[in-house]
Amino acid sequence: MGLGNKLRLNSRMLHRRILYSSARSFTTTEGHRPTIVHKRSLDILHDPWFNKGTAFTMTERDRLDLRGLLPPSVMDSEQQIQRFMTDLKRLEEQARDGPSDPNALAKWRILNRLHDRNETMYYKVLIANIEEYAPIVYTPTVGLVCQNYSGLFRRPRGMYFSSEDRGEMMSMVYNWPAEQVDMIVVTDGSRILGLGDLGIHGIGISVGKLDLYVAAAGINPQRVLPVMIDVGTNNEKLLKDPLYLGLQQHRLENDEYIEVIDEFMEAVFTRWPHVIVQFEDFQSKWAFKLLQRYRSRYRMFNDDVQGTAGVAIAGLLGAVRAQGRPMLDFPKMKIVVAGAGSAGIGVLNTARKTMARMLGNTETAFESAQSQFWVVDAQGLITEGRDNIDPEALPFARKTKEMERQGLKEGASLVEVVREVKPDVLLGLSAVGGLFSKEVLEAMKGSTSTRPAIFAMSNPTKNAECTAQEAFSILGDNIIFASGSPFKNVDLGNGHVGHCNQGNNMYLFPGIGLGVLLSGTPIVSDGMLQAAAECLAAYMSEEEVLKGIIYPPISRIRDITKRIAAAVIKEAIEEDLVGGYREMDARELQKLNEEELMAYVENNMWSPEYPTLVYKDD
Ligand SMILES: NC(=O)C1=CN([C@@H]2O[C@H](COP(=O)(O)OP(=O)(O)OC[C@H]3O[C@@H](n4cnc5c(N)ncnc54)[C@H](O)[C@@H]3O)[C@@H](O)[C@H]2O)C=CC1
Ligand SMILES: CC(=O)C(=O)O
Ligand SMILES: [Mg+2]
Repeated sequence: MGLGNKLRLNSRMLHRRILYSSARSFTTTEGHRPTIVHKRSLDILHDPWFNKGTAFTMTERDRLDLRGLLPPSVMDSEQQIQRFMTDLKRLEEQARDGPSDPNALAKWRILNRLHDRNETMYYKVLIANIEEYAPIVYTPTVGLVCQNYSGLFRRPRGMYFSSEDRGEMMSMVYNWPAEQVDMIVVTDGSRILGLGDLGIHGIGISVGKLDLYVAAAGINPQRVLPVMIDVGTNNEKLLKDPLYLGLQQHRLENDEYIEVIDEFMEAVFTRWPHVIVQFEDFQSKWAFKLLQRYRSRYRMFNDDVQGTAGVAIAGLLGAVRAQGRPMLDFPKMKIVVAGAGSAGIGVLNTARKTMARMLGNTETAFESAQSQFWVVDAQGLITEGRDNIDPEALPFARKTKEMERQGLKEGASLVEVVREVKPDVLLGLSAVGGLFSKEVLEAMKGSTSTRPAIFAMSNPTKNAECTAQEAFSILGDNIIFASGSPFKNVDLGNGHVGHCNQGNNMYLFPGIGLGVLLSGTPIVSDGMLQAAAECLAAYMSEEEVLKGIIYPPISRIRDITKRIAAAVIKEAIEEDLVGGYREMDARELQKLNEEELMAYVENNMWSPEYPTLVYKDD
């Protein structure tokens, strides 16, 4: 086509567009005649001409299949602009105020915009630069994102089920455009990282975790679904904020709460019977109950309770090996745990089980294992002398008499416990930044271990029990250090470097999810979680652990995830729970040898490559 023709065509198109847009503005300013649209659901939200975002009224949301695709609160356009402007003005403050990378939030915005525009390119960038960008799309920056979510919210991602949707969930789940969903990460926003109740803003954590599912486990991004269940919030600041996007009511409690979660589970498993649901960042009081309620009925697991436990066990076994001792010496380790919530108790239960198994799995083995732990929570050392002890913590409450002999009593402080116990390991899952104070770390100098270990596992960075710099500068380089959010290695001078490990459940949950998906198991068993943890523990070479490197660098996350998935499938085969996946039926799967199994996993991992597209009329 000649240049003249092209220009004429372009000017005709422009003319048509002007006509069309003036027709639109005429109808909208008139206010009575509706604008006819030929699209619904996400298509309308992604169309800048028709999208109103949070301003869609509830009747419009129902008419246009939008229910659940937006946060439940309806805003008028004034409020929308106010929210946008507040956020825009805050950018400068955040740039000074953010986590260790002052530009973290700006980087998140740029990545998020790319995510909205072009998923293939987004995941290509993320996978190729995972070390640099995991701290942006995941902890610590995702914490900051959740804290500012109402301001950052542009385009919805995922689904919102709220207590206002009771009775509607079974139908609204069909508003999600994907025919198949493999992985859901759901939160109720009640305990986001160590940041507490963030209400609807918690959806950011579901999005961040699923980013890792795609990047690390190769789950197809068209088959993931981030979910926020909005049952209200007890965060007073959000309850008073006129720009908050969630329900402005206190959290539902008791049966009312369970009924909402039940309805959600029934709805998603009815539409996608093979989906896997990862529960994320539910406050402890619900985390355990919901896990018990659903784990034998649905393909689900709780990442904070079960994923964290596996990662901690792998790290603890690494810490034993780092002393030049065999893993079987694990039951001799004295471990002080600060924090008895969903994560702390999850770790304690699994660590006790692992020790007991190593000791022969008898009743005495269990008792002996139990005596290796001292648990300190917000009220201090937990002993049997405590009133109203949390039933989950009860098995770890120390005997009063025994503690007296050790010079400790109910409620003893962390520093007192560390001084008296002289533990091999000090592990924090307390969400209290700086809990491992100078005094506590000084007390760790008395550890009877040849190489004490400090696990400051709380997230995000500002909630870490101590920084790497603090641990190494007080205790020297002969320690093992791991933290939930990443720290840079510490230069200790004289060529000595303190190695920082990232002890985060991101090393396990993607592999667990992928293994469960590809095995077709109907449940996630303890054996599968154990197999995943053992696989992670065995991943590091002797040479690496002796250097204090107990977790792989995140650049190897796709490889470790593949191996963990294979270990989970193997365990599913052993437990006779495989159901197969797509054209691989259960019998075929059972016949695969080690190498074939690994190839099967690898071949089913999605990679970000552009497919060839062909247009076909309906
Ligand atoms: N690194 C990782 O992979 C993971 C880290 N976490 C982190 O663990 C932290 C806790 O999570 P949850 O157990 O679900 O929270 P939670 O709120 O249920 O539990 C916190 C526990 O810490 C205790 N605590 C509070 N103040 C304390 C103090 N001064 N001294 C000792 N204990 C104290 C509380 O009594 C409670 O037992 C969060 O920061 C979260 O980000 C959670 C899951 C995975
Ligand atoms: C890592 C994680 O799951 C948490 O901090 O809650
Ligand atoms: Mg979590």
